[in-house]
Amino acid sequence: MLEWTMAQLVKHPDAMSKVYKELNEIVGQNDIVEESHLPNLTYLEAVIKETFRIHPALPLLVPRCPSKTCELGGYTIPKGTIVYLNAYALHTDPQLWEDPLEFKPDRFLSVEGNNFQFLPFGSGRRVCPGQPLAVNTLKYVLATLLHSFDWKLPAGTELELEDKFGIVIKKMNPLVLVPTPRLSSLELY
Ligand code: HEM
Repeated sequence: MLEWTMAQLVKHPDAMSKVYKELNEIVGQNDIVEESHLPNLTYLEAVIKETFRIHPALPLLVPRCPSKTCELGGYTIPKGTIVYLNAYALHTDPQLWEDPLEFKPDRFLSVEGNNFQFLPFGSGRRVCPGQPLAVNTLKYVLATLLHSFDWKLPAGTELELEDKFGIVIKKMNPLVLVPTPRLSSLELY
């Protein structure tokens, strides 16, 4: 997820500038990122959610298997059926999202509460118990990498966002970026 988020930010310089502006305001270039800053990094959180929307790590979640025959959305699902829930299809459904294939983190600045069109960690009894740990770790590492360095593609290379098929969807080719220090003093590193 770290790689996808960095790739999307490099591809969308407007979003990258907004992240830097927020980090300058909340953390400042004379300080390092601390856990206490994380709740105030709302734009970075929107960037992370938008990345989870377009690149859900487990696009088919974990299969379900009803213990009793049940009715859902007008369909009968017999007991024992293996049911896959396609989170990627939900995340990119044009009836649920405006410009679903475009990377627009601002859309998450106004979404609140539970919302079943966005399920990167699943839902219900089998929801991912690691969600708070995963999101906070991702936010902390991203905030630190971005706050400490400017990131650019190596000269002469181009960004691509091709993915590799699997249970967990990863980038086909590793992302290679060049960091340049941006903090006020080398002692902060
Ligand atoms: C970016 C990081 C992560 C993503 C995107 C992710 C996503 C998911 C998803 C989609 C499911 C299936 C939920 C469902 O079908 O409703 C799941 C299940 C699970 N996840 Fe995560 N997860 C992440 C990190 C973690 C971490 C850090 C832990 C543990 C520390 C963890 C532990 C688990 C466990 C134990 C389950 C199975 C829950 C069950 O079946 O009852 N995950 N995760």
